[in-house]
Amino acid sequence: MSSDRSLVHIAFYAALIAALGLMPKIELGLAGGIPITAQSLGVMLAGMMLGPVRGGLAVGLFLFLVALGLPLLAGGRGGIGVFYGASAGYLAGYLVGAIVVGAIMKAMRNTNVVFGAVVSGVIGGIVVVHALGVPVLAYKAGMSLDQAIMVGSLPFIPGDLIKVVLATLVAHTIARGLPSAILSRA
Ligand SMILES: O=C(O)CCCC[C@@H]1SC[C@@H]2NC(=O)N[C@@H]21
Repeated sequence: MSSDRSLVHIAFYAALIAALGLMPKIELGLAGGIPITAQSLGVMLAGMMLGPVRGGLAVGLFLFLVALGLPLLAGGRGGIGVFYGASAGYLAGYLVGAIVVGAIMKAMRNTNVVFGAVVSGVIGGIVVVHALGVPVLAYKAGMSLDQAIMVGSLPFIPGDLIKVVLATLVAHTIARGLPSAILSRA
C-alpha cells in the first residue's frame, strides 16, 4: 500500500476516535471519576482494521492532538494535563491496546475474522487498557489496587464487552463487503 493511502487510513481512524468523543461520556459517580466513553470502541477498531503499526499511529496521532490542547477527549477535554490525571493510564492503554489488538488480528489473519476480532478486542481493547488504567488510577486517586479495580475496571466490563461485539460486527461487515479495507489481514 502506498504511504499516501496509509496516511489517509491513519488520519481516518484518528478522526473516528475524536468523533466518538462527541458522544456524551457517562459519569458513574464513582471515586476516581472514570467515565464510560465510546472512544475505546474507536481504539479497538483502529487496531482491528489497521494492524499494530498503523493502528498504533492512528491512536498516537489522536493522543498527540489531545496533548496539543485540542478538546477531543469525551466531554471536550484536552491538553497535557489529562496525561497527568486519574485517567492517564487508560490513555496510555489506548495506545498499547490498539497495538496489541492489531498484532493479534494480524497473527490471526488466516482464521475467521469474527474469532480474531473477539480475541483481539477482549485482550487488547479490554485487558490491556484496564491493566494500564487501573494501577495509575490507584496511584493518582490514592486508593488500593483492589479499590481501583472496583471503581475503575469491573463497572466498565459489560459496556466494553458490548464495544467488542460492535467492533466485531463492523469487522465482519467490512470483511464481507470490502476485505481490502482490513489492512491487518492483508
Ligand atoms: O477520556 C479519558 O480521560 C479516558 C477515559 C478512560 C475510560 C476507561 S477506558 C476503559 C473503560 N471503559 C470505559 O468506557 N471507560 C473506561
